[in-house]
Amino acid sequence: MTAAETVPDQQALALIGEKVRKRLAADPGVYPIENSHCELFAIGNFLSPVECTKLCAMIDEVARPSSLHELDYASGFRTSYSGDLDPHESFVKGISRRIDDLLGLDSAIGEAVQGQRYLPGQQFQPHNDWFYTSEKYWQLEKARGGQRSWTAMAYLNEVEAGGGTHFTRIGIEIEPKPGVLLIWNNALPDGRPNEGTMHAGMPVLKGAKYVITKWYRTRQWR
Ligand SMILES: O=C(O)CCC(=O)C(=O)O
Ligand SMILES: [Fe+2]
Repeated sequence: MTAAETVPDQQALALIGEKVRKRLAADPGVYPIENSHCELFAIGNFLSPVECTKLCAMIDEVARPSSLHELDYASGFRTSYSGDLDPHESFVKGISRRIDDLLGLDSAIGEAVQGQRYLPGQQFQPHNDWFYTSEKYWQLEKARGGQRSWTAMAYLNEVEAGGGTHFTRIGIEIEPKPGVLLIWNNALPDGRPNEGTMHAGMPVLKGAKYVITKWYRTRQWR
């Protein structure tokens, strides 16, 4: 942290925010979801139906109970099953690179693409994707690439009922549509963490819900 920074990685978050903002503004395929809380965008048909089906099958292979730093599966906070997709597998690598390219970010700051599956009753309660820098786990994450900047999340299947992504501060719920990629900046333009990004994976009521998520840091992720 430099003297000018009030929060860890603030300057880096502001720079990454600006870089991605410019890139997205120049891309006619990117649809801004207008709101007064955070930078949120959607891209339709980012993944083809064949790609979605293949990713769902891969998730079934790696999915195990999701864990979080402070609140684990047993607490009911994040009851979905999740797992990292093999970053060395060529198909996964291709999807991952397409997300990097869309955002214009260096693949080195991106985490491994994570797959997630929710069955009826499973959910991810309201949370922010950024790390709480006052928590003990931050010391580890700080050395592993620092604060999270942007999130990219794609829906992979049609959910029979439930499973929307609810941005609780904005007051909108995005309905899962296969192939749609959502992206948002977890920071404010000045680089402070944005509370307005609070979101939840609503309980699936019927069927299953599959998503992939890629989080970007501020420095090389390891
Ligand atoms: O499943 C969703 O709609 C949200 C997932 C999410 O918030 C996350 O993976 O960080
Ligand atoms: Fe999230």
